[in-house]
Amino acid sequence: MKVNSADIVISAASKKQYPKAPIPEIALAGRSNVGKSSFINRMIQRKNLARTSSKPGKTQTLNFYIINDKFHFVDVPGYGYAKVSKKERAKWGAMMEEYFAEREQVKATALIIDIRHKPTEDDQLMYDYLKHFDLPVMVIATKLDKIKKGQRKKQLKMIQDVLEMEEEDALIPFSSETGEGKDVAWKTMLSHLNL
Ligand SMILES: Nc1nc2c(ncn2[C@@H]2O[C@H](COP(=O)(O)OP(=O)(O)OP(=O)(O)O)[C@@H](O)[C@H]2O)c(=O)[nH]1
Ligand SMILES: [Mg+2]
Repeated sequence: MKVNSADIVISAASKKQYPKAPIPEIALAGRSNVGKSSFINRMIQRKNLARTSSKPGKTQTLNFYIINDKFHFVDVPGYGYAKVSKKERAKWGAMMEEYFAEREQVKATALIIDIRHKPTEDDQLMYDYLKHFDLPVMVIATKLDKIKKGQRKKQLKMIQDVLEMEEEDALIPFSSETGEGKDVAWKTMLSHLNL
């Protein structure tokens, strides 16, 4: 996929602000600081369009990006960061619910997890939550550059088992650092987007 244009449309705090263009969307999900924004940047080959940080909790709103005037990427705030108040957590939950329950044009989600670790309880809940909305979930096992080649197969099998992934969902090893997995991720995304 050749990316000719990529721009932020809006950082939306609520539904009223979502873009009106009736184009298909891929939403991201994943633990705070796992590499969601880095995934977007690597896919579109832009160093810092989606803002990244070594500190968790950088993304706090739903950030809509438009790619080639054809589809949106939606970067969402991460979960599982311990230093979050109960009130903030409730706000996060309401934001997710408002988006996933009502947004018609979301075609699939990319659940970003860390290939080095067993998916957390939150990751497992998120996978089930997304399946509850009948969404295809591409599981992106990122930070592939951080493990040895010989560990890959075992880690992928473990992730698939722990999440109890459905047959139709793709599990894609990926690195935002090296770009490995990018072509497979694009192929899978484009098929969900019908592009
Ligand atoms: N080595 C390596 N580091 C990565 C990779 N992906 C992300 N990182 C690093 O992980 C940190 C967090 O990345 P972000 O993309 O900001 O994570 P996020 O999930 O958007 O974080 P929040 O917006 O806070 O939820 C940054 O320091 C990135 O450079 C990867 O594939 N390999
Ligand atoms: Mg982010």
